[in-house]
Amino acid sequence: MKFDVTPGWLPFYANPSKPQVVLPAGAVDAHCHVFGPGEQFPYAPERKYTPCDASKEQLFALRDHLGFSRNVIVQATCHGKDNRALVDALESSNGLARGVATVSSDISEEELQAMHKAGVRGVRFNFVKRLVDFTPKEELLKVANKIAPLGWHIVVYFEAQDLPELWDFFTGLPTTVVVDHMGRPDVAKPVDGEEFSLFVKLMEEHPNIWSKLSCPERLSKTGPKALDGEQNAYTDVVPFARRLMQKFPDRVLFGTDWPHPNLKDHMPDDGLLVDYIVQIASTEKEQQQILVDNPMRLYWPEEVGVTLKGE
Ligand SMILES: O=C(O)/C=C(\CC(=O)C(=O)O)C(=O)O
Repeated sequence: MKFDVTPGWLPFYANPSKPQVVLPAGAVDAHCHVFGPGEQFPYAPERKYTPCDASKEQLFALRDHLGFSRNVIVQATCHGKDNRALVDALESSNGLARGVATVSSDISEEELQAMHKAGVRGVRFNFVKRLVDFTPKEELLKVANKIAPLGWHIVVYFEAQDLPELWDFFTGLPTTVVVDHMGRPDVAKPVDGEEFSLFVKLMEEHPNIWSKLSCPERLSKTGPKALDGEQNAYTDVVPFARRLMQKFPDRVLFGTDWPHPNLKDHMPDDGLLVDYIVQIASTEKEQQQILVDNPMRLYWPEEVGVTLKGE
């Protein structure tokens, strides 16, 4: 099927620069997507946007160019609950990609097992209203209880103003919970203010809750943008990410979010986005934790001697 991209869609950055930072051996890009190609893997009828295609080949080439070793591919809402593009990418990765799927509560044990075999290790619950229609919490809980025995975790995507309402649901989940993009704080507000303090409290009180320190390009209000060789991009986001890195060094992840769906202002140079990492993980030890040790524990536990619940 032929698809027309959403008007105004920004294509991902062509020919990104080579990062100046050399990533630690085995670094994991723990949040990225594949889109289509639509002709092979059609976008979901219920989607709220139609992206430009972003194939597994392009993702793996970017991985190598940027100096990452592995990817965690996250199901995006434009593919709905049809995980075929994701599973195809995982199966083509020679074990170097693992995935986070989106499933409905009537998924069968066989389907879950097949996804596990392909490399899926989590499901994503999306609460961002511009991206998805509402799903009742009981449905999500059913999914949570089905995937928990596999040792999978739950990735949640929401906006900071919705955390109070979602608090009880998140804290009642039976698995590790990974929050996308630091719970999308408003970075014009103070890092010690009420809004971000609530998120810090969530992680303080619940040791099963992790966070991705990703998407400065989405959260930043004042830049500077990761363009034209900028080595100190998105400085307004740094204090937020730095706070979580320092407080929870063994529960943070980072991902490029390539191909950066729905950005309206600019498309970052992914090489410079990788250079951003040293602003939030300033020591070799922190870089090792956020880029290697933490994602390996969560996504390739068998390689680092961790046993997943249920295995
Ligand atoms: O890619 C991201 O993490 C962010 C997205 C898209 C998304 O999550 C989705 O479509 O599922 C966004 O804020 O538009």
